[in-house]
Amino acid sequence: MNMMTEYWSSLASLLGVLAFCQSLLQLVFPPELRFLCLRFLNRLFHLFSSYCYFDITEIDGVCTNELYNAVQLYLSSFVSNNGNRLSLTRALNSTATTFGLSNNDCIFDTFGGATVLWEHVVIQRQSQALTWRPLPEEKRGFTLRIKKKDKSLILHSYLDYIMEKSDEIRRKNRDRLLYTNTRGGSLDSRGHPWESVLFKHPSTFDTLAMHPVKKQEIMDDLRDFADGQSFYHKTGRAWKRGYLLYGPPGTGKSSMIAAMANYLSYDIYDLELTEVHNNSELRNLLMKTSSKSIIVIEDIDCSVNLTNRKKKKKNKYNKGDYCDLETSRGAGDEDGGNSTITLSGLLNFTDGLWSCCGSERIFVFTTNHIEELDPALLRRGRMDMHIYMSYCSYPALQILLKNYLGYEETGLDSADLKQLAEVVDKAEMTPADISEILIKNRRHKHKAVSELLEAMKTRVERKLKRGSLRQETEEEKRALESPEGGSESDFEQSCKKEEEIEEKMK
Ligand SMILES: Nc1ncnc2c1ncn2[C@@H]1O[C@H](COP(=O)(O)OP(=O)(O)OP(=O)(O)O)[C@@H](O)[C@H]1O
Ligand SMILES: [Mg+2]
Repeated sequence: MNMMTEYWSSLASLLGVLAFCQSLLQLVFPPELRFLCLRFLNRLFHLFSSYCYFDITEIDGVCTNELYNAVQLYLSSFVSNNGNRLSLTRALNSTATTFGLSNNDCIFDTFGGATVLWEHVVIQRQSQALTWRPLPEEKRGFTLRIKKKDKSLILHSYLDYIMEKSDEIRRKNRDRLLYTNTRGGSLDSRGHPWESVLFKHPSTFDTLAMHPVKKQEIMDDLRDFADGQSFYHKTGRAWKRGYLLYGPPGTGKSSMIAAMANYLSYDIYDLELTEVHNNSELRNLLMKTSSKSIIVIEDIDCSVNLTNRKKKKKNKYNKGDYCDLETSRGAGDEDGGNSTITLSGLLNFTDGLWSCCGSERIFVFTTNHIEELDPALLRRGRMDMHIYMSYCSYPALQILLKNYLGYEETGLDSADLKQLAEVVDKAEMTPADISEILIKNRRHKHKAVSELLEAMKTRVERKLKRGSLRQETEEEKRALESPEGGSESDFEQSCKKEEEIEEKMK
């Protein structure tokens, strides 16, 4: 029932009893006195009513009322299922449509066991006097009706809950942002050290090929983290979590980060360590990240010398020149000083006192070589979850076949399936390798599967050959080491042979 109608009809019935008196009042008393009488009757009505009412107007004086916007968004989350007549809106840069309660419509909600009623009240504004800020023609607001007995129990927590929920909806409706630290640590026109672009990565946990059990475990962990404010508070822990993604190139580490961001509706801060000059700059960058975000350092083993803090390190995946930078800036200053970035600076970044400023942040480091990382960086509490992104397994392959070719398990030839299941683990192909074959042949499903099988079998054969060759070499080596061993030149030859094959494999 319309709440305002209910309210006014009750008032009218009360007034009906006094109608005669009122007409007498009109005749006898001046308008001011009549107004006072009406106010008195209104108070009388509220005194005997079992409800209390709260008005949340769109504009509070001259300022926009944040609570009004929050209620509007909050109601939009469930109004689409219940309402018959709804208002629809879509914000700038948004890809989602928002449902809203139509003018003068009502909806019930429950919170903490209490039922409340919301009414969207829209009335025409009377002609405005000249103001410096013209107001909208319509006066909008929400009226919240709560039972008097529930008021003290739920009102504050309910409004806090609405603010929280609306923030979440706003973030979901808005497109994600991908931030990166500006080149050479310079600040942008607003003094920010981060530059941002719209983040529209299509990777989700549905498209990610990995074992479903492992995937579910990660999703649950992320959800627990996002919903864990009170838990972290209760246990005295900073509300942050670290994930280390490691594995060969092309196994989906970057895709996983995008899926995490899309799953939680978090922004991403992609930290390029080679552009950070010293520990205090690193700390400053951290301070300028917002909560509900994922801070990513990709290829952590290549970005900065973390295993041996004094020696310059080189490895075959080295993608940055940080070590040179560090040397030229006076490496060896283990404590960080002012002129370089160190492991302890990075540890403080993820785990020190400063890391708790701002909350609900996830740190993700990726590496191809976990064995090259300093154990201090890997310890639990810093990197809480170590996730191995493996070569494609059979359950992961099924996901790729479904996503790329539209194959459900039943749609594939059972003989092909059996063969795929047999060779997929031995082939050690990355999801990136497999998806390339599937994309290339996506119009010809059978060809895609047969080509994939062929590629896998070839890899297995090569691996077997390589394995047996290695075994031969080792045998020869052993023979060499034994007193009656073979000649040195034979051993050298087999080494060369092995190197040649490895070269071809690359
Ligand atoms: N597990 C996966 N599920 C779905 N697609 C994947 C997966 N792994 C890789 N891919 C595909 O391969 C491409 C490369 O993957 P991605 O960049 O995530 O790999 P990576 O592990 O980050 O590699 P690198 O170590 O070289 O950074 C992606 O575009 C994605 O389409
Ligand atoms: Mg990557």
